[in-house]
Amino acid sequence: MAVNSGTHSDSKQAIVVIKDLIFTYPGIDGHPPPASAPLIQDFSLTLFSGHRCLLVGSNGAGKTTILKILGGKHLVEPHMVRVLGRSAFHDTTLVSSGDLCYLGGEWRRDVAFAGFEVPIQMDVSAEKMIFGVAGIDPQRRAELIKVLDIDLSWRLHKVSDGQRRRVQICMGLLKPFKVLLLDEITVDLDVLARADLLRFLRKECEERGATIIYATHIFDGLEDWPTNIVYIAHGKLQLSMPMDKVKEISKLSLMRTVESWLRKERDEDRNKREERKAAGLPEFEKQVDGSRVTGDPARAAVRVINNGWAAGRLNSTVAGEENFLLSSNRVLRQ
Ligand SMILES: Nc1ncnc2c1ncn2[C@@H]1O[C@H](COP(=O)(O)OP(=O)(O)OP(=O)(O)O)[C@@H](O)[C@H]1O
Repeated sequence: MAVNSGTHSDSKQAIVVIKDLIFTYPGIDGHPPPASAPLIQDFSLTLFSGHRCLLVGSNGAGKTTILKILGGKHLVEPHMVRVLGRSAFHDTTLVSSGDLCYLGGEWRRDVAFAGFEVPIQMDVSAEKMIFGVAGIDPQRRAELIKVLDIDLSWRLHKVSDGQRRRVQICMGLLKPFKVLLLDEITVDLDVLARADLLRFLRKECEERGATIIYATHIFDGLEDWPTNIVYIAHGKLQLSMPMDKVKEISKLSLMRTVESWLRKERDEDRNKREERKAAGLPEFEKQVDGSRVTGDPARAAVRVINNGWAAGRLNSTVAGEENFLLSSNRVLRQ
């Protein structure tokens, strides 16, 4: 497939298309709570073959939610999100074929790419996990084992977090994905493993025309990695532009640039809260039942954490803090 530097023409097929996306987490009854305001709104994005898109935003901005929607884990109207021209929620072959891969921080993995998950903390060897996936190109498998520096004799219930993470990433990348959704999974990796992985992923885009969306808070070694940057705040798209353009408008490093955006956002939020307080309104926007709602938060009963429409684990709550909603990076990893 042709090399793509991040530029595109209209004649090229869009690989990821998000159009006027609206999403509200359902309550425990499976429906959006009455009077709820969408968590994600005004969000449109188009990515092409070869794009490496960095998804940035503060904690709770909606990055994981967007990635999970793209990965077919939450139901949205089929026309709002298309991956390879299909709706990931409705067309499960997108994921089962390996064309679409979501890799998140949870210690689980669709080992057989057949819609079921097994824990990656079992008493099992790395070799058994990795070689247990059928239909894999041996050359690709060997390359991944090398890139991630995996010792096949590792027993997964005994290794470190970083070593287990390497096996998980390897499993996820075994099939030559067309679209990869990475939800900050490199936090446990050492500098070398992370750098080698990023290099491998770049090659996947340049040589095979794969498309990657990577949500992260770690900007080390990313300066020249992305082709595109997308910035989300409060579930809304703030900015989407090619990396070249970002470099044109900001003379700061990538990390400092993103930091300046988040700082501005936080200052504006603080000002808004001050204004609300001065007007006698509750300082914070209210949340209940997995969604933002209009109404008095003081009246909100227990806040229910719900994992969305698709089957999946319940996000953990911190003991004694059941009344809080947590974004994924703030939830204790299981
Ligand atoms: N399962 C859920 N049910 C209800 N609301 C949720 C659920 N998961 C997340 N939320 C809400 O959605 C908001 C966005 O969460 P999300 O995990 O998408 O943010 P994020 O940008 O990935 O944050 P972080 O950088 O902390 O991982 C959260 O602040 C929370 O209020």
